[in-house]
Amino acid sequence: MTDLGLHMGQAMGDQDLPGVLVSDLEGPHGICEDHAEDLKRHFNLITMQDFLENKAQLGPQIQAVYIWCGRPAVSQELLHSLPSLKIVASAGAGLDHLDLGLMASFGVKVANTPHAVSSPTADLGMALLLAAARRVVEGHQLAVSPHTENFPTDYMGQQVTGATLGIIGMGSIGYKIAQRARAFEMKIVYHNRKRRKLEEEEAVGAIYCERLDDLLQWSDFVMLAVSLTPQTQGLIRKRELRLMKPTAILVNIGRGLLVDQEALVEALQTGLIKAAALDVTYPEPLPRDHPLLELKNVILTPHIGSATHQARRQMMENLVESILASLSGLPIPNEVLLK
Ligand SMILES: O=CC(=O)O
Repeated sequence: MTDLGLHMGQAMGDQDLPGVLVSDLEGPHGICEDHAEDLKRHFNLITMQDFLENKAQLGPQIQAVYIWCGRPAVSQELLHSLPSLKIVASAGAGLDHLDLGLMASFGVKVANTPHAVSSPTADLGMALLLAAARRVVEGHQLAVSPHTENFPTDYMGQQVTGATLGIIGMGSIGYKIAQRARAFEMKIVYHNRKRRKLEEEEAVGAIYCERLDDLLQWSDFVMLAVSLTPQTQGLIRKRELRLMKPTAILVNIGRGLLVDQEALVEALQTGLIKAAALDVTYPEPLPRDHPLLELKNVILTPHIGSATHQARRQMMENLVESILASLSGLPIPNEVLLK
């Protein structure tokens, strides 16, 4: 935590601390419970429920919104009730839950925590890739089942070593995936809006694919690590799935809406592609009767890319630093530049 942060938190009484709106202090939609004490050293935390019960008094006290796991939502109506708001500080890398144009129109700054999430999310991407390739979940289910025949030959998987990995989205998460994949001796191709510097490509042995179609045709594994924007929504549809190899595995650690889920279900059911491993879907969680839940060639995790104790703590600390800097008129770490 910054010196600035410690100074402000220690020097003021609770009631004088800047008001920060959070969704809740506990429960599934709250902030991490063990972060509340740290946050309270710096801020007067106001929950959404308290705010809604007493908007007139609490609204003007709120100088920052602290978004954790996408909550609270920041609507135009909310912005109108927060006349002193300076910053919306959002945990995570993705910004698809925020209307950045709206924030800009209210003169509100935005910050996120891209650095804290990149390594754990890349780790999870590799975990999903390996698990799907080697059918780890099916293997676990077999190993704990009542069957005594434990070494069936029909649990063969895809070899990772030497296979071609296509990374879509070569930001900090995509690049960290490439670094990890290199240790598995994978051939790496990538597609990105902007080509990376030559030395960065060489450091991980990645080859730039200007055409997404080429990447899809060449890859044994396709990893989606791209942000969700109007341009990337539905990036993988029936046509793109058709271009993939029948042995290919799709891993999505970006956002569910990058993929046309109906087309994916059909591709998995008909053997157009081999398997999928998804940390993200739409909606989240999926309805309990969703066909993705029935398929053996699918591994699902509940959007846990950044869910390590270390990353979550770093995210919280980064948000505190950004909020304190904005309230002091200092340059804001991890500020998202609004157009
Ligand atoms: O989903 C997680 C993130 O946006 O970092």
